[in-house]
Amino acid sequence: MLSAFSGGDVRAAEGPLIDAGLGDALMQKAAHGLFTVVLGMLRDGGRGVYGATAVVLAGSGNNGADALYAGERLLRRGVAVLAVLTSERVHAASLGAFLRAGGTSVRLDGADPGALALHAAGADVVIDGILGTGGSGGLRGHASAFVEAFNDLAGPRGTRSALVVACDLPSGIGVDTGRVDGPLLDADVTVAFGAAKPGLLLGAGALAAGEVDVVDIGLDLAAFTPAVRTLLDADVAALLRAPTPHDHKYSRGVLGIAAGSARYPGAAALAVGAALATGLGMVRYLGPGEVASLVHQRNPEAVASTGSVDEARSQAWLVGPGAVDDHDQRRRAADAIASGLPVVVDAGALPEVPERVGPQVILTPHAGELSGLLAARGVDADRSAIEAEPALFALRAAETTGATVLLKGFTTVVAAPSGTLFAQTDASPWLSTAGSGDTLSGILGALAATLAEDDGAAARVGVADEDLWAAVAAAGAAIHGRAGRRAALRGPIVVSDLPTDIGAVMAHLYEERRLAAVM
Ligand SMILES: NC(=O)C1=CN([C@@H]2O[C@H](COP(=O)(O)OP(=O)(O)OC[C@H]3O[C@@H](n4cnc5c(N)ncnc54)[C@H](OP(=O)(O)O)[C@@H]3O)[C@@H](O)[C@H]2O)[C@@H](O)CC1
Ligand SMILES: [K+]
Repeated sequence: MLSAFSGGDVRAAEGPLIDAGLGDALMQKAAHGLFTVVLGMLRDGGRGVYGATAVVLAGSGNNGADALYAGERLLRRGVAVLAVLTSERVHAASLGAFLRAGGTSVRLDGADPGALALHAAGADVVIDGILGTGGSGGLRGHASAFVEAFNDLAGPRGTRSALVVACDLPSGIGVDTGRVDGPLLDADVTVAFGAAKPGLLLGAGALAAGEVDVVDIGLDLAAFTPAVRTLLDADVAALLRAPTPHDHKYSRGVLGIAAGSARYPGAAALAVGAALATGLGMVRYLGPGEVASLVHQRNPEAVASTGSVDEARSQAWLVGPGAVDDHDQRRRAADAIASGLPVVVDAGALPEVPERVGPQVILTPHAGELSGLLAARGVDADRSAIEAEPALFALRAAETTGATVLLKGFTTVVAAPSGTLFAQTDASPWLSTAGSGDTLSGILGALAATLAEDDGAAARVGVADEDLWAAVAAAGAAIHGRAGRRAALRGPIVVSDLPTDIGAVMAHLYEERRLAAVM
Protein backbone atom coordinates (compact mmCIF):
# COMPACT_ATOMS: atom_id res chain seq x y z
CA MET A 1 0.00 0.00 0.00
CA LEU A 2 1.24 3.45 -0.84
CA SER A 3 0.35 5.69 2.11
CA ALA A 4 0.44 9.47 1.90
CA PHE A 5 0.82 11.65 4.98
CA SER A 6 -0.18 15.29 5.19
CA GLY A 7 2.49 17.97 4.98
CA GLY A 8 1.76 18.83 8.61
CA ASP A 9 2.25 15.25 9.78
CA VAL A 10 5.51 14.89 7.85
CA ARG A 11 6.79 18.11 9.43
CA ALA A 12 5.70 16.85 12.86
CA ALA A 13 7.58 13.58 12.27
CA GLU A 14 10.68 15.58 11.26
CA GLY A 15 10.44 17.69 14.43
CA PRO A 16 12.19 15.38 16.91
CA LEU A 17 14.98 14.67 14.41
CA ILE A 18 15.55 18.37 13.76
CA ASP A 19 15.51 19.03 17.53
CA ALA A 20 18.21 16.37 17.89
CA GLY A 21 20.37 18.30 15.42
CA LEU A 22 19.73 15.91 12.54
CA GLY A 23 18.09 18.44 10.19
CA ASP A 24 21.09 18.62 7.88
CA ALA A 25 21.46 14.82 7.86
CA LEU A 26 17.80 14.54 6.78
CA MET A 27 18.38 16.98 3.96
CA GLN A 28 21.49 15.08 2.82
CA LYS A 29 19.52 11.83 2.79
CA ALA A 30 16.79 13.50 0.73
CA ALA A 31 19.36 14.96 -1.69
CA HIS A 32 21.12 11.61 -1.99
CA GLY A 33 17.82 9.86 -2.76
CA LEU A 34 17.00 12.45 -5.41
CA PHE A 35 20.50 12.16 -6.91
CA THR A 36 20.23 8.36 -7.05
CA VAL A 37 16.92 8.50 -8.91
CA VAL A 38 18.27 11.05 -11.42
CA LEU A 39 21.35 8.90 -11.98
CA GLY A 40 19.14 5.88 -12.69
CA MET A 41 17.02 7.89 -15.13
CA LEU A 42 20.07 9.11 -17.04
CA ARG A 43 21.39 5.57 -17.29
CA ASP A 44 18.06 3.93 -18.12
CA GLY A 45 17.31 6.59 -20.72
CA GLY A 46 20.57 5.71 -22.47
CA ARG A 47 21.87 9.27 -22.01
CA GLY A 48 24.80 8.32 -19.80
CA VAL A 49 25.96 10.34 -16.80
CA TYR A 50 29.36 11.89 -17.60
CA GLY A 51 28.82 14.82 -19.93
CA ALA A 52 25.04 14.95 -19.41
CA THR A 53 23.41 18.32 -18.78
CA ALA A 54 21.07 19.25 -15.96
CA VAL A 55 19.20 22.33 -14.78
CA VAL A 56 18.31 22.70 -11.11
CA LEU A 57 15.43 25.06 -10.35
CA ALA A 58 15.99 26.19 -6.77
CA GLY A 59 13.47 28.19 -4.73
CA SER A 60 13.99 29.95 -1.42
CA GLY A 61 13.27 27.06 0.94
CA ASN A 62 14.63 23.67 1.89
CA ASN A 63 13.15 22.15 -1.25
CA GLY A 64 15.60 24.26 -3.27
CA ALA A 65 18.38 23.16 -0.92
CA ASP A 66 17.62 19.47 -1.55
CA ALA A 67 17.78 20.12 -5.28
CA LEU A 68 21.07 22.05 -5.01
CA TYR A 69 22.70 19.30 -2.93
CA ALA A 70 21.54 16.76 -5.52
CA GLY A 71 23.06 19.06 -8.16
CA GLU A 72 26.34 19.08 -6.22
CA ARG A 73 26.42 15.27 -6.36
CA LEU A 74 25.66 15.27 -10.10
CA LEU A 75 28.52 17.75 -10.70
CA ARG A 76 30.92 15.36 -8.98
CA ARG A 77 29.85 12.68 -11.50
CA GLY A 78 30.67 14.87 -14.45
CA VAL A 79 27.21 16.29 -15.19
CA ALA A 80 27.17 19.96 -16.28
CA VAL A 81 24.65 21.60 -13.97
CA LEU A 82 23.16 25.09 -14.12
CA ALA A 83 21.21 26.27 -11.08
CA VAL A 84 18.39 28.72 -11.80
CA LEU A 85 17.57 30.56 -8.57
CA THR A 86 13.86 31.36 -8.71
CA SER A 87 13.70 33.61 -5.65
CA GLU A 88 15.78 36.47 -4.20
CA ARG A 89 16.60 34.25 -1.22
CA VAL A 90 18.33 30.90 -1.41
CA HIS A 91 19.60 28.34 1.13
CA ALA A 92 23.21 29.56 1.47
CA ALA A 93 25.01 26.36 2.52
CA SER A 94 23.59 24.28 -0.33
CA LEU A 95 24.35 26.97 -2.92
CA GLY A 96 27.90 27.23 -1.53
CA ALA A 97 28.40 23.45 -1.82
CA PHE A 98 26.96 23.50 -5.34
CA LEU A 99 29.29 26.31 -6.50
CA ARG A 100 32.34 24.70 -4.87
CA ALA A 101 31.63 21.52 -6.85
CA GLY A 102 31.93 23.60 -10.04
CA GLY A 103 28.29 24.51 -10.67
CA THR A 104 27.08 27.72 -12.25
CA SER A 105 24.11 29.67 -10.98
CA VAL A 106 21.93 32.38 -12.43
CA ARG A 107 19.20 34.44 -10.80
CA LEU A 108 15.91 34.28 -12.58
CA ASP A 109 14.92 37.84 -11.66
CA GLY A 110 17.91 39.35 -13.50
CA ALA A 111 17.71 37.14 -16.58
CA ASP A 112 15.57 36.50 -19.63
CA PRO A 113 13.19 33.69 -18.59
CA GLY A 114 12.69 32.66 -22.23
CA ALA A 115 16.42 32.13 -22.81
CA LEU A 116 16.79 30.13 -19.58
CA ALA A 117 13.70 28.08 -20.42
CA LEU A 118 15.20 27.30 -23.83
CA HIS A 119 18.40 26.11 -22.14
CA ALA A 120 16.38 23.94 -19.73
CA ALA A 121 14.29 22.47 -22.55
CA GLY A 122 17.51 21.30 -24.20
CA ALA A 123 18.97 19.75 -21.03
CA ASP A 124 18.86 16.03 -20.26
CA VAL A 125 17.29 16.57 -16.84
CA VAL A 126 15.45 19.37 -15.08
CA ILE A 127 15.14 19.11 -11.30
CA ASP A 128 12.18 21.03 -9.92
CA GLY A 129 13.13 22.35 -6.48
CA ILE A 130 11.13 25.57 -6.64
CA LEU A 131 8.63 24.73 -3.89
CA GLY A 132 8.04 21.83 -1.54
CA THR A 133 5.79 21.29 1.43
CA GLY A 134 6.23 24.94 2.49
CA GLY A 135 4.59 26.31 -0.64
CA SER A 136 1.15 27.86 -0.65
CA GLY A 137 -0.93 28.49 -3.75
CA GLY A 138 0.28 28.21 -7.31
CA LEU A 139 3.65 29.38 -8.61
CA ARG A 140 4.13 33.15 -8.58
CA GLY A 141 6.16 35.78 -10.37
CA HIS A 142 9.36 34.83 -12.17
CA ALA A 143 8.98 31.11 -11.42
CA SER A 144 5.55 31.10 -12.99
CA ALA A 145 6.79 32.91 -16.13
CA PHE A 146 9.73 30.51 -16.44
CA VAL A 147 7.53 27.41 -16.19
CA GLU A 148 5.12 28.76 -18.80
CA ALA A 149 8.00 29.46 -21.17
CA PHE A 150 9.49 26.01 -20.51
CA ASN A 151 6.19 24.26 -21.20
CA ASP A 152 5.78 26.19 -24.47
CA LEU A 153 9.29 25.42 -25.65
CA ALA A 154 9.71 21.86 -24.41
CA GLY A 155 6.20 20.61 -25.21
CA PRO A 156 4.10 18.25 -23.13
CA ARG A 157 5.47 15.40 -21.04
CA GLY A 158 5.96 12.33 -23.16
CA THR A 159 7.03 14.34 -26.20
CA ARG A 160 9.67 16.66 -24.72
CA SER A 161 13.32 15.62 -24.61
CA ALA A 162 14.20 16.85 -21.11
CA LEU A 163 13.28 14.54 -18.22
CA VAL A 164 11.66 16.44 -15.36
CA VAL A 165 12.17 15.22 -11.81
CA ALA A 166 10.13 16.87 -9.06
CA CYS A 167 11.86 17.27 -5.72
CA ASP A 168 9.31 16.07 -3.10
CA LEU A 169 6.38 17.32 -5.20
CA PRO A 170 5.70 19.21 -8.44
CA SER A 171 6.08 22.83 -7.33
CA GLY A 172 2.80 24.63 -6.92
CA ILE A 173 0.41 21.71 -6.31
CA GLY A 174 -1.63 21.77 -3.11
CA VAL A 175 0.43 19.55 -0.80
CA ASP A 176 -2.64 18.02 0.84
CA THR A 177 -5.23 18.43 -1.93
CA GLY A 178 -3.51 18.01 -5.29
CA ARG A 179 -5.19 21.25 -6.29
CA VAL A 180 -3.45 23.08 -9.12
CA ASP A 181 -3.74 26.84 -9.63
CA GLY A 182 -1.63 28.23 -12.44
CA PRO A 183 1.19 26.81 -14.53
CA LEU A 184 2.94 23.65 -13.49
CA LEU A 185 5.91 21.56 -14.51
CA ASP A 186 4.53 18.04 -15.11
CA ALA A 187 7.09 15.61 -13.72
CA ASP A 188 8.18 12.34 -15.25
CA VAL A 189 9.12 11.19 -11.77
CA THR A 190 8.47 12.70 -8.34
CA VAL A 191 10.93 11.77 -5.63
CA ALA A 192 9.04 12.11 -2.33
CA PHE A 193 10.98 12.32 0.91
CA GLY A 194 9.92 10.22 3.91
CA ALA A 195 6.44 9.57 2.52
CA ALA A 196 4.19 10.47 -0.38
CA LYS A 197 2.10 13.57 0.25
CA PRO A 198 -1.69 13.45 -0.45
CA GLY A 199 -1.38 15.91 -3.34
CA LEU A 200 0.68 13.33 -5.24
CA LEU A 201 -2.23 10.89 -5.21
CA LEU A 202 -5.19 13.23 -5.71
CA GLY A 203 -6.75 15.09 -8.64
CA ALA A 204 -4.58 17.22 -10.89
CA GLY A 205 -1.61 16.75 -8.55
CA ALA A 206 -1.61 13.00 -9.25
CA LEU A 207 -1.45 13.73 -12.98
CA ALA A 208 1.38 16.21 -12.52
CA ALA A 209 3.44 13.91 -10.30
CA GLY A 210 4.08 11.17 -12.86
CA GLU A 211 5.68 8.13 -11.26
CA VAL A 212 6.03 8.53 -7.49
CA ASP A 213 9.22 7.25 -5.92
CA VAL A 214 9.37 7.39 -2.11
CA VAL A 215 12.82 7.75 -0.55
CA ASP A 216 13.30 6.63 3.05
CA ILE A 217 14.96 9.40 5.05
CA GLY A 218 14.39 7.76 8.42
CA LEU A 219 11.11 9.42 9.44
CA ASP A 220 8.97 7.47 11.90
CA LEU A 221 5.35 7.93 10.81
CA ALA A 222 3.90 5.04 12.85
CA ALA A 223 2.00 7.41 15.14
CA PHE A 224 0.27 9.16 12.24
CA THR A 225 -2.72 8.07 10.19
CA PRO A 226 -2.29 8.11 6.41
CA ALA A 227 -4.32 10.89 4.82
CA VAL A 228 -4.70 8.96 1.55
CA ARG A 229 -3.83 5.40 0.51
CA THR A 230 -3.36 3.74 -2.86
CA LEU A 231 -3.74 -0.01 -3.19
CA LEU A 232 -0.94 -1.68 -5.10
CA ASP A 233 -1.25 -5.01 -6.93
CA ALA A 234 -0.17 -6.97 -3.86
CA ASP A 235 -2.91 -5.32 -1.75
CA VAL A 236 -5.63 -6.02 -4.30
CA ALA A 237 -4.37 -9.61 -4.60
CA ALA A 238 -4.45 -10.04 -0.81
CA LEU A 239 -8.04 -8.81 -0.64
CA LEU A 240 -9.42 -11.29 -3.21
CA ARG A 241 -11.18 -14.41 -2.05
CA ALA A 242 -10.06 -17.37 -4.12
CA PRO A 243 -12.48 -20.30 -4.45
CA THR A 244 -11.65 -23.41 -2.41
CA PRO A 245 -12.47 -27.07 -3.19
CA HIS A 246 -15.25 -26.83 -0.56
CA ASP A 247 -17.00 -23.99 -2.35
CA HIS A 248 -20.17 -24.20 -4.39
CA LYS A 249 -21.86 -21.56 -6.47
CA TYR A 250 -23.81 -20.13 -3.53
CA SER A 251 -20.85 -19.94 -1.17
CA ARG A 252 -18.64 -18.23 -3.78
CA GLY A 253 -20.93 -15.21 -3.83
CA VAL A 254 -24.20 -14.44 -5.56
CA LEU A 255 -24.65 -10.95 -6.97
CA GLY A 256 -28.09 -9.60 -7.73
CA ILE A 257 -28.03 -7.03 -10.54
CA ALA A 258 -30.93 -4.68 -11.18
CA ALA A 259 -29.61 -2.75 -14.15
CA GLY A 260 -30.73 -1.71 -17.61
CA SER A 261 -34.05 -0.48 -18.89
CA ALA A 262 -35.91 -0.31 -22.18
CA ARG A 263 -33.97 2.89 -22.91
CA TYR A 264 -30.52 1.60 -21.91
CA PRO A 265 -30.50 -2.20 -22.20
CA GLY A 266 -26.77 -2.39 -22.96
CA ALA A 267 -25.74 -1.22 -19.50
CA ALA A 268 -27.13 -4.44 -18.02
CA ALA A 269 -25.18 -6.62 -20.44
CA LEU A 270 -21.94 -4.72 -19.73
CA ALA A 271 -22.36 -4.90 -15.96
CA VAL A 272 -23.21 -8.61 -16.01
CA GLY A 273 -20.28 -9.43 -18.30
CA ALA A 274 -17.82 -7.53 -16.11
CA ALA A 275 -19.12 -9.15 -12.91
CA LEU A 276 -18.76 -12.65 -14.37
CA ALA A 277 -15.25 -11.93 -15.61
CA THR A 278 -14.24 -10.77 -12.12
CA GLY A 279 -15.31 -14.18 -10.82
CA LEU A 280 -18.16 -15.12 -8.49
CA GLY A 281 -20.67 -17.95 -7.91
CA MET A 282 -23.67 -16.57 -9.74
CA VAL A 283 -25.28 -13.47 -11.20
CA ARG A 284 -29.02 -13.07 -10.70
CA TYR A 285 -30.31 -10.54 -13.19
CA LEU A 286 -33.52 -8.65 -12.41
CA GLY A 287 -35.09 -6.47 -15.07
CA PRO A 288 -37.34 -6.30 -18.14
CA GLY A 289 -37.57 -9.49 -20.20
CA GLU A 290 -36.18 -7.86 -23.36
CA VAL A 291 -33.12 -6.67 -21.44
CA ALA A 292 -32.63 -10.15 -20.00
CA SER A 293 -32.64 -11.51 -23.57
CA LEU A 294 -29.82 -9.16 -24.48
CA VAL A 295 -27.88 -10.18 -21.35
CA HIS A 296 -28.36 -13.84 -22.31
CA GLN A 297 -27.04 -13.36 -25.83
CA ARG A 298 -23.63 -12.81 -24.35
CA ASN A 299 -23.92 -14.44 -20.91
CA PRO A 300 -26.43 -17.31 -20.83
CA GLU A 301 -25.11 -18.28 -17.36
CA ALA A 302 -26.84 -15.27 -15.76
CA VAL A 303 -30.06 -16.35 -14.01
CA ALA A 304 -32.75 -13.86 -14.97
CA SER A 305 -36.14 -12.95 -13.57
CA THR A 306 -38.58 -10.07 -13.54
CA GLY A 307 -39.22 -10.51 -9.81
CA SER A 308 -38.39 -8.51 -6.72
CA VAL A 309 -35.27 -8.15 -4.60
CA ASP A 310 -36.88 -10.16 -1.77
CA GLU A 311 -37.37 -13.18 -4.05
CA ALA A 312 -33.77 -13.24 -5.35
CA ARG A 313 -31.41 -14.50 -2.65
CA SER A 314 -28.05 -12.80 -3.05
CA GLN A 315 -25.04 -11.82 -0.96
CA ALA A 316 -24.74 -8.40 -2.56
CA TRP A 317 -26.53 -6.12 -5.01
CA LEU A 318 -25.67 -3.88 -7.90
CA VAL A 319 -28.36 -1.36 -8.80
CA GLY A 320 -28.67 1.53 -11.20
CA PRO A 321 -26.56 1.16 -14.38
CA GLY A 322 -28.78 2.16 -17.29
CA ALA A 323 -31.85 2.02 -15.02
CA VAL A 324 -33.60 5.16 -16.16
CA ASP A 325 -37.33 5.89 -16.26
CA ASP A 326 -38.13 2.41 -15.00
CA HIS A 327 -40.39 2.22 -11.98
CA ASP A 328 -39.63 -1.45 -11.23
CA GLN A 329 -35.88 -0.90 -11.31
CA ARG A 330 -36.22 2.08 -8.96
CA ARG A 331 -38.21 -0.06 -6.58
CA ARG A 332 -35.55 -2.80 -6.70
CA ALA A 333 -32.84 -0.22 -6.03
CA ALA A 334 -34.63 1.07 -2.95
CA ASP A 335 -35.23 -2.49 -1.66
CA ALA A 336 -31.61 -3.52 -2.25
CA ILE A 337 -30.32 -0.45 -0.41
CA ALA A 338 -32.70 -1.18 2.48
CA SER A 339 -31.67 -4.86 2.64
CA GLY A 340 -28.57 -4.19 4.75
CA LEU A 341 -26.49 -6.25 2.29
CA PRO A 342 -23.52 -4.71 0.50
CA VAL A 343 -24.90 -2.81 -2.48
CA VAL A 344 -23.23 -0.90 -5.27
CA VAL A 345 -25.40 2.08 -6.20
CA ASP A 346 -24.72 3.57 -9.62
CA ALA A 347 -26.26 6.09 -12.03
CA GLY A 348 -30.06 5.81 -12.08
CA ALA A 349 -30.22 4.44 -8.52
CA LEU A 350 -28.34 7.31 -6.85
CA PRO A 351 -31.52 9.36 -6.28
CA GLU A 352 -32.96 6.38 -4.34
CA VAL A 353 -30.38 6.66 -1.54
CA PRO A 354 -32.15 7.62 1.69
CA GLU A 355 -30.80 10.22 4.08
CA ARG A 356 -28.64 7.83 6.07
CA VAL A 357 -27.16 4.45 5.13
CA GLY A 358 -24.15 2.37 6.19
CA PRO A 359 -20.67 1.95 4.67
CA GLN A 360 -21.74 -1.31 2.96
CA VAL A 361 -23.64 0.95 0.54
CA ILE A 362 -21.11 1.95 -2.12
CA LEU A 363 -22.13 4.98 -4.20
CA THR A 364 -20.34 5.40 -7.54
CA PRO A 365 -21.07 8.92 -8.83
CA HIS A 366 -19.08 10.95 -11.34
CA ALA A 367 -18.54 14.62 -10.46
CA GLY A 368 -21.85 15.75 -11.97
CA GLU A 369 -23.83 13.09 -10.10
CA LEU A 370 -22.01 13.88 -6.86
CA SER A 371 -22.95 17.52 -7.30
CA GLY A 372 -26.63 16.46 -7.50
CA LEU A 373 -26.29 14.11 -4.52
CA LEU A 374 -24.77 16.86 -2.39
CA ALA A 375 -27.26 19.48 -3.57
CA ALA A 376 -30.11 17.22 -2.44
CA ARG A 377 -28.50 17.30 1.01
CA GLY A 378 -28.00 21.06 1.13
CA VAL A 379 -24.33 21.14 0.08
CA ASP A 380 -23.60 23.46 -2.82
CA ALA A 381 -20.73 22.27 -5.06
CA ASP A 382 -20.71 22.41 -8.83
CA ARG A 383 -18.92 19.97 -11.08
CA SER A 384 -15.75 22.05 -11.49
CA ALA A 385 -15.40 22.63 -7.73
CA ILE A 386 -15.62 18.86 -7.20
CA GLU A 387 -13.10 18.15 -9.94
CA ALA A 388 -10.64 20.64 -8.41
CA GLU A 389 -10.80 18.99 -4.96
CA PRO A 390 -12.29 15.52 -5.39
CA ALA A 391 -11.20 14.20 -2.00
CA LEU A 392 -12.84 17.02 -0.10
CA PHE A 393 -16.24 16.43 -1.69
CA ALA A 394 -16.09 12.64 -1.68
CA LEU A 395 -15.42 12.83 2.06
CA ARG A 396 -18.23 15.32 2.54
CA ALA A 397 -20.64 12.97 0.75
CA ALA A 398 -19.49 9.96 2.77
CA GLU A 399 -19.86 11.83 6.05
CA THR A 400 -23.27 13.21 5.07
CA THR A 401 -24.79 9.93 3.84
CA GLY A 402 -22.87 7.34 5.90
CA ALA A 403 -22.14 5.50 2.62
CA THR A 404 -18.84 4.63 1.02
CA VAL A 405 -18.37 7.04 -1.88
CA LEU A 406 -16.38 6.19 -5.01
CA LEU A 407 -15.95 9.33 -7.08
CA LYS A 408 -15.04 8.45 -10.65
CA GLY A 409 -12.41 10.31 -12.57
CA PHE A 410 -8.97 9.77 -14.06
CA THR A 411 -7.95 9.48 -10.44
CA THR A 412 -10.71 7.61 -8.67
CA VAL A 413 -11.20 8.73 -5.08
CA VAL A 414 -12.91 6.53 -2.51
CA ALA A 415 -14.05 7.97 0.81
CA ALA A 416 -15.25 5.97 3.80
CA PRO A 417 -17.59 7.61 6.30
CA SER A 418 -14.82 7.10 8.90
CA GLY A 419 -12.72 9.63 6.95
CA THR A 420 -10.39 7.06 5.40
CA LEU A 421 -9.50 7.93 1.81
CA PHE A 422 -8.18 5.91 -1.10
CA ALA A 423 -7.05 7.24 -4.47
CA GLN A 424 -6.38 5.03 -7.47
CA THR A 425 -4.68 6.41 -10.56
CA ASP A 426 -4.67 3.18 -12.54
CA ALA A 427 -6.87 4.16 -15.43
CA SER A 428 -6.14 4.70 -19.09
CA PRO A 429 -7.59 7.86 -20.63
CA TRP A 430 -9.04 5.52 -23.26
CA LEU A 431 -11.44 4.28 -20.56
CA SER A 432 -13.46 7.49 -20.71
CA THR A 433 -16.00 6.07 -23.10
CA ALA A 434 -19.68 5.15 -22.85
CA GLY A 435 -20.29 1.96 -20.90
CA SER A 436 -17.04 2.15 -18.97
CA GLY A 437 -18.86 2.96 -15.71
CA ASP A 438 -21.18 -0.03 -16.20
CA THR A 439 -18.20 -2.38 -16.29
CA LEU A 440 -16.69 -0.75 -13.18
CA SER A 441 -19.95 -1.32 -11.33
CA GLY A 442 -19.99 -4.97 -12.42
CA ILE A 443 -16.48 -5.48 -11.03
CA LEU A 444 -17.43 -3.78 -7.77
CA GLY A 445 -20.56 -5.87 -7.45
CA ALA A 446 -18.66 -9.12 -7.96
CA LEU A 447 -16.05 -8.16 -5.36
CA ALA A 448 -18.80 -7.19 -2.91
CA ALA A 449 -20.61 -10.51 -3.41
CA THR A 450 -17.48 -12.64 -2.95
CA LEU A 451 -16.33 -10.72 0.13
CA ALA A 452 -19.73 -10.14 1.78
CA GLU A 453 -19.33 -13.03 4.23
CA ASP A 454 -15.53 -13.08 4.42
CA ASP A 455 -14.62 -11.93 7.94
CA GLY A 456 -10.89 -11.91 7.28
CA ALA A 457 -10.94 -9.59 4.26
CA ALA A 458 -10.22 -6.28 6.04
CA ALA A 459 -7.27 -7.75 7.93
CA ARG A 460 -5.82 -9.25 4.75
CA VAL A 461 -5.60 -5.85 3.10
CA GLY A 462 -4.57 -4.11 6.34
CA VAL A 463 -7.54 -1.79 7.00
CA ALA A 464 -9.98 -1.43 9.91
CA ASP A 465 -13.19 -3.45 9.56
CA GLU A 466 -15.21 -0.26 9.15
CA ASP A 467 -13.12 0.61 6.07
CA LEU A 468 -13.50 -2.73 4.32
CA TRP A 469 -16.00 -1.44 1.75
CA ALA A 470 -13.79 1.51 0.88
CA ALA A 471 -10.90 -0.90 0.28
CA VAL A 472 -13.17 -3.10 -1.84
CA ALA A 473 -14.19 -0.07 -3.91
CA ALA A 474 -10.56 0.99 -4.33
CA ALA A 475 -9.65 -2.54 -5.40
CA GLY A 476 -12.47 -2.49 -7.96
CA ALA A 477 -11.19 0.79 -9.37
CA ALA A 478 -7.67 -0.67 -9.56
CA ILE A 479 -8.85 -3.78 -11.42
CA HIS A 480 -10.95 -1.70 -13.81
CA GLY A 481 -8.06 0.69 -14.48
CA ARG A 482 -5.62 -2.10 -15.12
CA ALA A 483 -8.02 -3.90 -17.41
CA GLY A 484 -8.43 -0.65 -19.31
CA ARG A 485 -4.68 -0.18 -19.65
CA ARG A 486 -4.36 -3.72 -20.93
CA ALA A 487 -7.21 -3.25 -23.42
CA ALA A 488 -5.70 0.02 -24.66
CA LEU A 489 -2.62 -1.87 -25.86
CA ARG A 490 -4.82 -3.19 -28.68
CA GLY A 491 -6.08 0.27 -29.59
CA PRO A 492 -9.08 2.42 -28.58
CA ILE A 493 -11.13 0.57 -25.97
CA VAL A 494 -14.32 -1.22 -26.95
CA VAL A 495 -16.03 -1.61 -23.59
CA SER A 496 -17.84 -4.82 -24.51
CA ASP A 497 -14.40 -6.44 -24.98
CA LEU A 498 -13.26 -5.45 -21.50
CA PRO A 499 -14.27 -8.74 -19.76
CA THR A 500 -11.37 -10.48 -21.53
CA ASP A 501 -8.96 -8.00 -19.97
CA ILE A 502 -10.67 -8.15 -16.58
CA GLY A 503 -10.20 -11.92 -16.60
CA ALA A 504 -6.51 -11.54 -17.48
CA VAL A 505 -5.98 -8.98 -14.71
CA MET A 506 -7.68 -11.31 -12.20
CA ALA A 507 -5.47 -14.20 -13.32
CA HIS A 508 -2.41 -12.02 -12.81
CA LEU A 509 -3.59 -10.98 -9.33
CA TYR A 510 -4.31 -14.56 -8.24
CA GLU A 511 -0.88 -15.58 -9.48
CA GLU A 512 0.67 -12.74 -7.47
CA ARG A 513 -1.20 -13.99 -4.41
CA ARG A 514 -0.08 -17.57 -4.95
CA LEU A 515 3.53 -16.44 -5.22
CA ALA A 516 3.19 -14.29 -2.07
CA ALA A 517 1.82 -17.33 -0.21
CA VAL A 518 4.74 -19.62 -1.13
CA MET A 519 7.38 -17.00 -0.31
N1 LIG B 1 12.26 20.04 7.23
C1 LIG B 1 13.22 19.11 7.01
O1 LIG B 1 13.99 18.76 7.87
C2 LIG B 1 13.35 18.53 5.69
C3 LIG B 1 12.70 19.08 4.60
N2 LIG B 1 12.94 18.65 3.39
C4 LIG B 1 12.58 19.47 2.25
O2 LIG B 1 12.10 20.72 2.66
C5 LIG B 1 10.94 21.04 1.95
C6 LIG B 1 10.13 22.02 2.72
O3 LIG B 1 10.97 23.12 2.90
P1 LIG B 1 10.44 24.54 3.37
O4 LIG B 1 9.62 24.38 4.58
O5 LIG B 1 11.61 25.41 3.46
O6 LIG B 1 9.46 24.95 2.22
P2 LIG B 1 9.72 25.17 0.63
O7 LIG B 1 8.49 24.64 -0.01
O8 LIG B 1 11.01 24.68 0.17
O9 LIG B 1 9.79 26.77 0.47
C7 LIG B 1 8.81 27.58 1.04
C8 LIG B 1 9.15 29.03 0.73
O10 LIG B 1 8.80 29.31 -0.60
C9 LIG B 1 8.14 30.57 -0.69
N3 LIG B 1 6.83 30.38 -1.28
C10 LIG B 1 5.72 29.83 -0.72
N4 LIG B 1 4.72 29.73 -1.59
C11 LIG B 1 5.20 30.24 -2.77
C12 LIG B 1 4.63 30.38 -4.05
N5 LIG B 1 3.37 30.02 -4.32
N6 LIG B 1 5.42 30.88 -5.04
C13 LIG B 1 6.70 31.25 -4.79
N7 LIG B 1 7.27 31.14 -3.57
C14 LIG B 1 6.54 30.64 -2.57
C15 LIG B 1 8.05 31.11 0.69
O11 LIG B 1 9.09 32.04 0.84
P3 LIG B 1 8.81 33.59 0.67
O12 LIG B 1 8.30 33.79 -0.73
O13 LIG B 1 7.74 33.90 1.67
O14 LIG B 1 10.10 34.22 0.89
C16 LIG B 1 8.31 29.92 1.57
O15 LIG B 1 9.04 30.24 2.73
C17 LIG B 1 10.30 19.73 1.69
O16 LIG B 1 9.40 19.77 0.61
C18 LIG B 1 11.51 18.88 1.39
O17 LIG B 1 11.90 19.08 0.03
C19 LIG B 1 13.86 17.55 3.16
O18 LIG B 1 15.12 18.12 2.95
C20 LIG B 1 13.91 16.61 4.32
C21 LIG B 1 14.23 17.32 5.57
K1 LIG C 1 9.40 20.76 -5.92
